[in-house]
Amino acid sequence: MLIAPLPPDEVERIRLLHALNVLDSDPEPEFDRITRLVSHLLKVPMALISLVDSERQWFKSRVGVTDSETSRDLSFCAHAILGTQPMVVEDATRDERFADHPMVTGGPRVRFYAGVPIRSVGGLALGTLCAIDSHPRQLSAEQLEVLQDLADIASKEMQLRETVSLAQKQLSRTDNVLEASEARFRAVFERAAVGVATIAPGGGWLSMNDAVCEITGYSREELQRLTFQDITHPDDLKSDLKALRKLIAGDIDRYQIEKRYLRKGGGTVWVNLNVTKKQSPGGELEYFISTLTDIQARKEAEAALEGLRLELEKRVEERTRQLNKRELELRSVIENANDAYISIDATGAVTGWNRQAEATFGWRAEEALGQSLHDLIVPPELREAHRLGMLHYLATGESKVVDQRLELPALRRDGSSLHVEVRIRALNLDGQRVFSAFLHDITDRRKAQALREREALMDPLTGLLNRRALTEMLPGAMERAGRRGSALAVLFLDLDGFKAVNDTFGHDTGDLLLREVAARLRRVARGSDTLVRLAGDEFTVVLEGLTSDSDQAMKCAERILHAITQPIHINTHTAQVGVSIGLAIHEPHTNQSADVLMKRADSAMYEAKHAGKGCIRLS
Ligand SMILES: Nc1nc2c(ncn2[C@@H]2O[C@H](COP(=O)(O)OP(=O)(O)OP(=O)(O)O)[C@@H](O)[C@H]2O)c(=O)[nH]1
Repeated sequence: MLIAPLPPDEVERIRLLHALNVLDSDPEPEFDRITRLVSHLLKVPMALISLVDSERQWFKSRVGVTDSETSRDLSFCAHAILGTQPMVVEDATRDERFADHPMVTGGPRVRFYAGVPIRSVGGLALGTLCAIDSHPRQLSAEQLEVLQDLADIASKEMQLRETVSLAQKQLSRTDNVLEASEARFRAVFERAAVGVATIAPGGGWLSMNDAVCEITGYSREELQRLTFQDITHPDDLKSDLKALRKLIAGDIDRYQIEKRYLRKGGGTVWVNLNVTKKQSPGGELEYFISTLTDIQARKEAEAALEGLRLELEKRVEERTRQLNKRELELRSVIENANDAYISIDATGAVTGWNRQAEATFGWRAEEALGQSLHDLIVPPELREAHRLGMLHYLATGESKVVDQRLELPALRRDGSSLHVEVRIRALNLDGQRVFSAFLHDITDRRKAQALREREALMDPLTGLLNRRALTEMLPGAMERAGRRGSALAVLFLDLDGFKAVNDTFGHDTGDLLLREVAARLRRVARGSDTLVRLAGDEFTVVLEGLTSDSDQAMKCAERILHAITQPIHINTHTAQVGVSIGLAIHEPHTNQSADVLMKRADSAMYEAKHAGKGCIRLS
């Protein structure tokens, strides 16, 4: 007996056969009708629809056979499914494949076999429709055709099941896909960070994810008993409903608003709401789909920011008001200041010029503003230094004048000069250097001071210099003489008999006499001589630029002696005094102090007194 080999498409064939769910199934009239027809038309006692399983052949329909299946190894059909043509065995005893087959040698003593494959849609041979006889026989062409036709019908029946099974499988696969898709959607819906909800056309909450519950504070069940109108903040409801009406009318596909929900248990929550609608295929509104995002934190931040902005604006406003007020005050202070106020920019152009500046310098503000300060008030000899000083300061930040109290000469519009006391300030305004200064006209003060200084060194009665002046000038004069290599002489004069004038004519006359003595000294003296009234009736004359010997000084002393001893007419009186003169010479390059020189002259004068007065003594 020859066991049929496996067909090349065996695996696929078996998979399909099992998938059809036809093995071990109940008898079906469609197939039974076919086997009955085979038996009847071919006049065979046995007819089968045999399905060749991996280990067996199972009979879907059978006529004249009691067993429902046999081993595949014993299967004639296992051979029949290998070919493309019907397999006809006219006498099994003469066929080497089956001659010793137990079903041939034993019951049911098979002699004749004719099998036509039953094929799937894709051409796989699932089994056969076969006719079996226990007598050898031949099939006419017509009979074979009948068998073929009936096998085709069986194939069609089987293919119908195949199609149904495939459809079912696809359907189930589609169901699976849908289920998976639904599950995915659910998961997304549930876990979405944004709230997602469906809302009935009337506003009732239909379904919603956890996020909606979290945002509103209501549970699912609670929400499902409410409408969105119930929990919308009254102030936001109108705009929401307006947009919703447009959505229903089809004017818009969706809308987005920011609104507040009333949370369960009090309080509100801001959400960003997006609403679309779901329509039936017939165009009827089924429900709305709302997505909502919690923007409470953002709104709070915005509100806080807005509050901050308003506060800031208020403060800036207040500050500006204060600054404006302050500026007005400052302007007024500057404008009405007793001192001239001038400001200039880095180019030296005038940017500020108050009323007192007008009065001090003679230029009106409108004339001065924009002009170069140099041209207006700086004396020509100082302009270059002024310009260079400013450039140096701008380049290095160093200055000898900025922030110092200075006394400077200046010019008026009419060309007259004045002295001003000034403190220059350098400011940085918006990255620009600005110099400002208050200038005080100190011309009068300086004059008064000069007068005071002069007076401090002057003898008020005679107008000659006083002792203090001599003390201050003598060391300088000696030093000068030393430098020039010339000699200097000090003449110490003390009037003789002056007391008697006082006593005789009175003190006032004595004063007048002293003034006359001074006048005579002035007449006799050269321009370079210094005339001093030391005290009472004592005078000193300092002679500079002398040659080393004492002749010149002696001659001068003699001229003085002569001049003073001339009678002096005072009012109606005539008085006469003498003078004793001590002379001391200061030689250049000698190391002698002014004090010593004075003492020498003083001593010489005393010698003259002792010698009888009215004479000159040389130290
Ligand atoms: N009128 C007047 N008299 C003065 C002034 N200062 C000093 N005397 C007087 O000058 C006199 C100076 O005195 P003496 O030097 O002794 O007078 P004298 O008569 O010149 O004496 P001998 O120097 O010794 O010749 C004193 O009587 C002082 O009162 C002054 O400013 N005006």
